[in-house]
Amino acid sequence: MIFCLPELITEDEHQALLGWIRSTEFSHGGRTVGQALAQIKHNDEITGEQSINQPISRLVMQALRRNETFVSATQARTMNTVLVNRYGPGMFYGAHVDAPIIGHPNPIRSDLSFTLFLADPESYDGGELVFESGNQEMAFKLPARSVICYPTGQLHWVREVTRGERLAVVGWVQSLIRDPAMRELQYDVLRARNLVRASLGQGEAFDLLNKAHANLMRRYAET
Ligand SMILES: O=C(O)CCC(=O)C(=O)O
Ligand SMILES: [Fe+2]
Repeated sequence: MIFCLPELITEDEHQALLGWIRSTEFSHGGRTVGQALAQIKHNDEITGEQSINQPISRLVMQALRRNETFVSATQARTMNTVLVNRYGPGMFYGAHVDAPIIGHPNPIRSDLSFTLFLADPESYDGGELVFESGNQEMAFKLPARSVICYPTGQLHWVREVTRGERLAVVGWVQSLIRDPAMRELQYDVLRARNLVRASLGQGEAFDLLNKAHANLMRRYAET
């Protein structure tokens, strides 16, 4: 399941991120991946080695944690690393899947990946984040301040930027529920439970769905 979080961060938070990012040197993105991916990864990054990464990570993770859709759809257990990335004209990131284990000294299993778009989509051409879906491609270019979140095992790429500059924060989530299908099932049950509560109140139907959700979590969550 791929889902979007419109306007995840506020205007003020957006400005704070841009301020920190503008004051920081980027390095070549090929440094943070193995040799094979370095061949197809053409971007610039601010990585966890840089001290400014800490307030950036904190702001983004707090914003994700306060978003109800993110919390229920991901069942996030741990987040550890974010990267800021920048693609100018001629830059792109070819088709790949992200590493299964990410971050040190405290590695996590990457169950979900996210991109927080920071640049106005009108200000650059290209730069869509694209997914393979059956024999189709699904391309996303979200407004600034919005997030797309997707299962990390999904093949994806960033199309070449041909004008302007694409700026984003990317990161990874370890979920309490490893299996994407089970994660989606619990999210559906949780949404059904909440819809029932909104329309019928906390009666018998709510109690049953609440019990089903709790027992799905008990069965499938790994803490
Ligand atoms: O910038 C993006 O939207 C995704 C970048 C990416 O795929 C990665 O850093 O692994
Ligand atoms: Fe990626």
